[in-house]
Amino acid sequence: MLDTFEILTTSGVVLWSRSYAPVGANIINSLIRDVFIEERIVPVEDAAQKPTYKKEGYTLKWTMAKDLGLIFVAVYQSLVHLTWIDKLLDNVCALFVGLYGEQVKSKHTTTLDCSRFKPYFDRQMQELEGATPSFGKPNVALTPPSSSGNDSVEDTRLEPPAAQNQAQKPIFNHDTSTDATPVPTPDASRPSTPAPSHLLTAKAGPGGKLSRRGRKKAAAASSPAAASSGDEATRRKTRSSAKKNRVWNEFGADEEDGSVVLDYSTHDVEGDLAQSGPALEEINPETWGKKTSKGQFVLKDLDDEMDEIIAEQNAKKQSSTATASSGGIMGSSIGAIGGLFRNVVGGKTLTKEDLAKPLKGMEDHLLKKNVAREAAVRLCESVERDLVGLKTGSFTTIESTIRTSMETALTKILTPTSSLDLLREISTINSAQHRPYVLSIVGVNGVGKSTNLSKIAFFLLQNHHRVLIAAADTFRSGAVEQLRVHVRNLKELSRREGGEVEIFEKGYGKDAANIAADAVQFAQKNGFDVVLIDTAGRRHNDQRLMSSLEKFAKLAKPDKILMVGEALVGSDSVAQARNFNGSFGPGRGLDGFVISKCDTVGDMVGTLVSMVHATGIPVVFLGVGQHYADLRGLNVQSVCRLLMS
Ligand SMILES: Nc1nc2c(ncn2[C@@H]2O[C@H](COP(=O)(O)OP(=O)(O)OP(=O)(O)O)[C@@H](O)[C@H]2O)c(=O)[nH]1
Repeated sequence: MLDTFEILTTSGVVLWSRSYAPVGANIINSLIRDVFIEERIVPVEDAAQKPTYKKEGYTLKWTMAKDLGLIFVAVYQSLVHLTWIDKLLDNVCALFVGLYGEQVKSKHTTTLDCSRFKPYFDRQMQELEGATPSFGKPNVALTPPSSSGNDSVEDTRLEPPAAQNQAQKPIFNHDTSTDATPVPTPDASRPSTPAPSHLLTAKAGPGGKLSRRGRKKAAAASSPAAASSGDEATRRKTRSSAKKNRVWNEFGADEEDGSVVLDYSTHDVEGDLAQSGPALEEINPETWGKKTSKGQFVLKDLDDEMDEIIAEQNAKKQSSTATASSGGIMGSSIGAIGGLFRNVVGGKTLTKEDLAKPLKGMEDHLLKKNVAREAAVRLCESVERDLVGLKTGSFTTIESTIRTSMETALTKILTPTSSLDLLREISTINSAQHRPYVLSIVGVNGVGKSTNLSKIAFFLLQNHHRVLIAAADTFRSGAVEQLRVHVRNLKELSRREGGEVEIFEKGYGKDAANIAADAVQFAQKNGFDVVLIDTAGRRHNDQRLMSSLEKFAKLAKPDKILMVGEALVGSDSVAQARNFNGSFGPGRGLDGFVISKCDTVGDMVGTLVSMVHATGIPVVFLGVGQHYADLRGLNVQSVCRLLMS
């Protein structure tokens, strides 16, 4: 398991970092001093291996983009043997240079904003770590095993906060001259826990004043979501600077006294919010939806916006492909299909043999778009079934015949068989059954459940609903406070809309199913229209945690259970979708998916095809960013267009 990854300049400025376990600041500082500043240690030049430096039980490997003066450093415990680190260094270097190389060249690095790099990095980690057997997880080994012996990444979350803190190490101290003051750290097993956030504060999206790109930039600057992931520019520090006693960590705490926002249940998150400066600027509803003639606010879909996203992503792909030394994730697939069919003429009856090669090409194309192999193979099989024996028109190329057939197959899979009109369902339940509509969100850890639940709440508030948000993540320290902050933001943002939002919370450690049921009762008594239930993240293959969902479904009786899945997730999406779908007991499955982080994948939107293909469950919403207004409906045609581009 990787402990830390840092990207820094040769002059010692940390441009970006990702931390999975606390590593003393002196570790990387020693590397910089010994190798780059004082040159006391001269690394062996070996083309086959990255240079290695060892310090206090850690192994540090690095690579450089010499022309840009960048150093990429990976740190892990020497006890473990990570065969993929060299590849990670190469790929991350290629990606970073591809994405930010020009800016590094032209700008002063202190103003470089690389807050969007995290998903690219995570994707590499996912692919490389996932593809390699892990020989030990040092930070996991530090935590007490669970009674069930399940994966201890989950187990740490179940420990009482005090026990967690004891098991953890001192945090970073990037002061080069003094030792770190040992203070408790965030849950090391959960690297991307977001800080309680005004994250979706739409400082960046108000009144439609800023473009999408502008909104994102502004968000990166102000969003604690970015701050939470260890990659925020505001936490850049100069390693070789003379600043004293600056303690920082992946959560962005960089106070002189080293105090860290860790357990939001004891920290005054709301106080922080109040101090965090001027409140939220309004979001222009036209940026994300429109009013119908009946006065309903309906969400936009991705149609036009997707073009913008694709153009942006493709530009990046091209630039990173140009610099990539080893085919990373960004290899462009645009135009890949076209070349496959040149030799095949129209006006003939198609045979299996004619189709074999182009369909293999189509399958590869879908895989590149992030469609899981299982789904890609099945889709190609169905196209083959449709086309064998078919006579192509004289002016119809086989390319367009296959494309049309694939588009039809994709459209068939993605088109929901029942209505997804949430607003209508709510109004039916409210008026016919005189009770609140209950919607709950489930999913693995960190996929964006709370964020997207809040976006849904914001959407409902635009429709003047009275919304109760139930904090049923009773595991993760900070989860309740995070929702509280969302509710506060939502109140602020929607105060003119006429809706109402409140939180129902009962703290930590209690049974989530009971809390959810109590929330529904409370909502009924108090005239709320909708209850949105946030649940704890759980690994889909953790039997123990998954089994509690059955009780949850029984007690809370949600009208709709939506699973949030990340667009980034790749082949694991199928297992996630199947396992969640099968965990609510007999006769009860998922009702839909929210595919989050679509903004980070460009045209590689295959995950949603994989999930729908595996389960037959429709996609209800797409998450397209970290703002409350970054929620969209699915447009099947535009998704097909993206997949076939
Ligand atoms: N770019 C992008 N980021 C998103 C999106 N949705 C959520 N996020 C980010 O993903 C991170 C995790 O979001 P959360 O909502 O806290 O995830 P969660 O699933 O509730 O996390 P747990 O409760 O720990 O399981 C945060 O940094 C969010 O800002 C999205 O659509 N696009």
